[in-house]
Amino acid sequence: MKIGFIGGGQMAQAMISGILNTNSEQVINIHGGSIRTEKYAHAHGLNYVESNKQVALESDVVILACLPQHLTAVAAEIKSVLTTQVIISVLGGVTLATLSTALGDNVAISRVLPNTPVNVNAGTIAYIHNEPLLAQSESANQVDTLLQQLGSSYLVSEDQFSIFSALAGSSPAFIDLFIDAMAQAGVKYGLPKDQAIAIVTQTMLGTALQVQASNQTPRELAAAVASPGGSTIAGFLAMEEYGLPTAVVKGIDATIAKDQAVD
Ligand SMILES: NC(=O)C1=CN([C@@H]2O[C@H](COP(=O)(O)OP(=O)(O)OC[C@H]3O[C@@H](n4cnc5c(N)ncnc54)[C@H](O)[C@@H]3O)[C@@H](O)[C@H]2O)C=CC1
Ligand SMILES: O=C(O)[C@@H]1CCC=N1
Repeated sequence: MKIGFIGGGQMAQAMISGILNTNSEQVINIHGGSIRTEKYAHAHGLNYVESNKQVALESDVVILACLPQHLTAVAAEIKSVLTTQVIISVLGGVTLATLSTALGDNVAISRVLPNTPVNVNAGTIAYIHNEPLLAQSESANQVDTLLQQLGSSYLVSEDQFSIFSALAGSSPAFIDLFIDAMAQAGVKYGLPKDQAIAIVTQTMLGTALQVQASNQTPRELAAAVASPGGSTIAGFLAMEEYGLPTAVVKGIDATIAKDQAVD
């Protein structure tokens, strides 16, 4: 199966890393309309082709990884050569109906919302296939297998894509913000920044594994950390007082509102 990328930015590069981690021999065609993408392609042994149309012609699975505002122009370029190819769109906020209108009603399309940890095959990925793709079970299975290689994938109804996008697609940025804030506090008290980041990151990994393995809620697990009269409850209450939970929910509100305004 030949895979093609239209767009060679952050998400394309994260997916390509994950794909090559699984199979370093995978043929990947790419066009990104910029010298940066061409340089990236050459540095990673990808097949940089001259146009988006050429990506579509030479690939079995075409991953649309440009920005949502590029869809109309890209669709106009590739529509005439779409026959048996499967399209995977990672365009945030763009529905299957819009994709079908742009690319053709009979084109097999999967709407996918990955996140950047796909680069280490630890992504959290939403997907939904359109009717033409569902009618080709072998192609749908190929897409499912590709996504499973990149992380944990979830079949999500389209009306829940925005909330999924906020909690998984965007949240690596929010979690990075939290890691950085904790590490800054470590620096304030004398730790080197890289050591502080390593400590916080390992603690976050351990806590995430613990939440996954436990029957208790995160609130209950937090209560187990906070010894009566101890230091944790003092820090926990100060974080609540300064609005951490409210700030997080407000951030998710803004993320969802922006995603819903795309299409
Ligand atoms: N960055 C992320 O964590 C996530 C991004 N996405 C989606 O992935 C898509 C790409 O986002 P990023 O990689 O973050 O943006 P980016 O700005 O890093 O990449 C966009 C790419 O599109 C290319 N491009 C621009 N015009 C083009 C054209 N006419 N034909 C072909 N390529 C063209 C650019 O050269 C660039 O390589 C967006 O639709 C976004 O919603 C979805 C989930 C997560
Ligand atoms: O920021 C964005 O629009 C994309 C969608 C989810 C993550 N990145």
